[in-house]
Amino acid sequence: MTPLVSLRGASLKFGKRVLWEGLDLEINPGEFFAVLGPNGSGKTSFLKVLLGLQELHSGHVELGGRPVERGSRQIGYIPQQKSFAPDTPLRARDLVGLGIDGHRWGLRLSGKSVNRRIDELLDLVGASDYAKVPLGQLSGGEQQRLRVAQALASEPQVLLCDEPLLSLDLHHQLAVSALINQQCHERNSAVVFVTHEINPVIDYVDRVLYLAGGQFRVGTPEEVMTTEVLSELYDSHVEVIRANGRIVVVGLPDATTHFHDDAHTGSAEGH
Ligand SMILES: Nc1ncnc2c1ncn2[C@@H]1O[C@H](COP(=O)(O)OP(=O)(O)OP(=O)(O)O)[C@@H](O)[C@H]1O
Repeated sequence: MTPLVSLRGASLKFGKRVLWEGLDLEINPGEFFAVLGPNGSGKTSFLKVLLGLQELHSGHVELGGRPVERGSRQIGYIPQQKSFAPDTPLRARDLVGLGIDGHRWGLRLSGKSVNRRIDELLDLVGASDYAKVPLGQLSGGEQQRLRVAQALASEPQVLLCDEPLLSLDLHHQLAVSALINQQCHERNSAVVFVTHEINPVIDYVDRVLYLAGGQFRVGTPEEVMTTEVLSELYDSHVEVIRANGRIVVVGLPDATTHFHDDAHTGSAEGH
């Protein structure tokens, strides 16, 4: 199987600050890949590398067997939530429509098929009721559901999601995670899902990249989300408890980001 995402010997540093070093990783079609870690550990930076917006300090990154490039049509992207300005006049359905034909230099594809697809996507994220409302008048969660619909519109081969469940209520968290999982397993996309909280997607996740303190671990949730592995990553005793199919991490250090001046390279497991 040709991987959709491939990193070899990848490192990212800002000045003396090491986010990760020596990362070798392949993400395959149909894989739901979660990126976890505390604030400032480099989760968003990891997505930026895949989007071609952040150069690696060293190593190589490829998407679909080719060097990454900005604006790739292979990629769907749900950015970390920022609200639209209150006076944004674009309507909900226009935003979703941009995901379908927005790449055609402003020439909208007319026709029933586009409208049908927009209606279908709005329905999938439960946004049909506010299809014609200007974006600026919608709540944070309502706007977020539209970003999900927009990113899914082009049925991307690689779907990059930066905390897509933030500000969604439980019902919509479940609906949106199921939708992203559908894109992954039914359409065979690779999903890279950045999150602070693995539980809402625990049933879907195939593998995890856990970033902390300039180190990382890669593997299945069973391999990575353990007392031993997380205690080592945080350089402090952390207890991982499993109950009713959920994972609870107890005793995370107060300072969410640790600096390891002598940062060791994390070992890649689970390949
Ligand atoms: N262009 C840049 N120049 C210098 N430092 C940067 C740059 N981009 C990111 N950083 C730093 O790298 C670290 C990782 O940032 P990033 O946004 O990737 O973290 P994150 O894991 O997504 O955090 P959060 O959970 O808070 O969203 C941060 O400390 C950030 O300040």
